[in-house]
Amino acid sequence: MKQQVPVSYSEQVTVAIAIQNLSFSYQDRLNVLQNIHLNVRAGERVGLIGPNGSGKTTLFLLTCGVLKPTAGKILLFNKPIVVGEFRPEIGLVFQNPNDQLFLPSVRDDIAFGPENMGLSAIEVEERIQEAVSLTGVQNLVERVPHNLSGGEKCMVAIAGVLAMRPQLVLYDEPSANLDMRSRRRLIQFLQKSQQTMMISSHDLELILEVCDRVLLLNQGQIIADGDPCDVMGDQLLMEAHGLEKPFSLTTR
Ligand SMILES: Nc1ncnc2c1ncn2[C@@H]1O[C@H](COP(=O)(O)OP(=O)(O)OP(=O)(O)O)[C@@H](O)[C@H]1O
Repeated sequence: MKQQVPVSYSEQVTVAIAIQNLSFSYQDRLNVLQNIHLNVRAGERVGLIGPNGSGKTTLFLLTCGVLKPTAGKILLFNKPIVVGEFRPEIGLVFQNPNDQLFLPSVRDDIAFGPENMGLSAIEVEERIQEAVSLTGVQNLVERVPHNLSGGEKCMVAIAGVLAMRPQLVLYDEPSANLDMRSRRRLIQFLQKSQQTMMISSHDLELILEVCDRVLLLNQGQIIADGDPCDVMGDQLLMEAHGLEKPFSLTTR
């Protein structure tokens, strides 16, 4: 299993996320994350697995600057995260697309980010066209987001994030509620994506197909960090943390 190695000075430019001594408590729920150390290099595709309530979403909200760490710090492309500061280089795709889609049309929802970056109307339109083409939702642009199917909403929510041209995308449970065909489309999309990514998911087969590294989080601590086949193929480790070895690894 890979060990997390300290990042040397010469490597620092390639580090997308550097998390140091991170701890977090909610007001009424203490020690949700405890002393997390993590480096994600640019270009990595990192899966984040762990049982319900292990702290995956909380880690994403801290990484995006939505929540303030109780202790420790987070650097994004070598610059500290400041709570509430807009950082277009990072995008978060929410677990529930309904939390992200709230405007009268898909076009408006996708334009929302670029417009708030102060781009001109022409640049906003370019961003919309690019994002809908990457996600394959060209035919949905004039639709009302509220009326879309779960799979359609998922891809539109991703388009809204990509329209900001983030270098790093955090996907929180992207395959939840998708049927087989939509899930397959999502996997193919993620495999082709160019950005550095972290994907939190209970869909371990998706992680196996998309990610080159996986983190196992439990009770707010990183229990394992390594090659997805090695970590998820370890039945004892998986079962000790409330997870199952994925079916496709059962013959290993
Ligand atoms: N706003 C909040 N206030 C208080 N406690 C919270 C809040 N949000 C989450 N928690 C608690 O923090 C812990 C971690 O929650 P989190 O949503 O980060 O876990 P998760 O690993 O993403 O879970 P799941 O797999 O179920 O989505 C849980 O015990 C949860 O109840």
